[in-house]
Amino acid sequence: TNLAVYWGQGANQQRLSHFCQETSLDIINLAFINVFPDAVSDYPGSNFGNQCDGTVYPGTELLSGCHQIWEDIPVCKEMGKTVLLSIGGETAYQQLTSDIQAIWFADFLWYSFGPQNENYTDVYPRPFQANAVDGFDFDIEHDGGAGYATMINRLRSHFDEYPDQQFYISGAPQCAIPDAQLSDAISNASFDFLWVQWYNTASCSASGDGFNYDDWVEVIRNSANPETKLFIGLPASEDAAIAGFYLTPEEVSPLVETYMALYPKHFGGIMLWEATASENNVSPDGLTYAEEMKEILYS
Ligand SMILES: CNC(=O)NC(=N)Nc1ccccc1
Repeated sequence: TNLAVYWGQGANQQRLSHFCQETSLDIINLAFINVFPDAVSDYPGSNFGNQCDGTVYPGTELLSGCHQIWEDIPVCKEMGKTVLLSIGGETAYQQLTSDIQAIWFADFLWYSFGPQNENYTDVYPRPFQANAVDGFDFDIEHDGGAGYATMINRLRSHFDEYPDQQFYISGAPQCAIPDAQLSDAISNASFDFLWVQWYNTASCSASGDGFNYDDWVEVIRNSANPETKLFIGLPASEDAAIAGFYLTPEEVSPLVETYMALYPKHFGGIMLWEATASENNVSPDGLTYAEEMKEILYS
């Protein structure tokens, strides 16, 4: 089973290579492409916190100077990490208003952040230069709906052009079912991983008594991809979520053991929000929260 973390929005965060050298982490979601293209041929925008050099492609909000990221992705690949580019986030200016826009957005992401294709280098920018991400994550926190299935299916049609390479689609729905933003996409497009945000929603969070992992397994069984791996999403420290939703490693352990045993086929692992919060949350025995989670997954 795998440990996934979000990286890119942490306070005074360390560069990507620091986290890619951590053996506890398997999947790293680069957060975020937080501005959606308004129309066809428009560029999306990005934000990676304290990283990058502040320059953007002229007339856009797409960062063009993310040297730490383009320098560090090779380290992540050498260390066997899966690196996904996350779309959305809390403060995203995001809305898919039409299928044509969804298809444009998918094409833009693929040709700009996917495998470099010399036929397109003069048309699309390469914000991470020659580096290719391993797929795309959808952290859609508002204005969701039908366009996302179109966008994901378009991305998958591009994945099919590289049959000998593995690319992934993941999503971070809220725990209340049906998720307002992604339920349509989950029904009509194939996700490889769903890391449910089992925090910030009192009725179903892992810290309360409404934890609904079983119900989410049912959602997956009835979805476009019954093989989707279901991850338990958790805050990596007290202050990484709204108060009251943090679980100590001692509280996480029985939860993971129960559901890993109940649903061995579906249980994918744990997702943490987010990398820097984990780094700053060191247990009495000197382990970061991510390392504590990895121990639980392998206990
Ligand atoms: C996968 N995305 C998130 O987990 N976003 C997230 N946790 N945003 C946030 C919400 C409330 C307080 C702090 C962060």
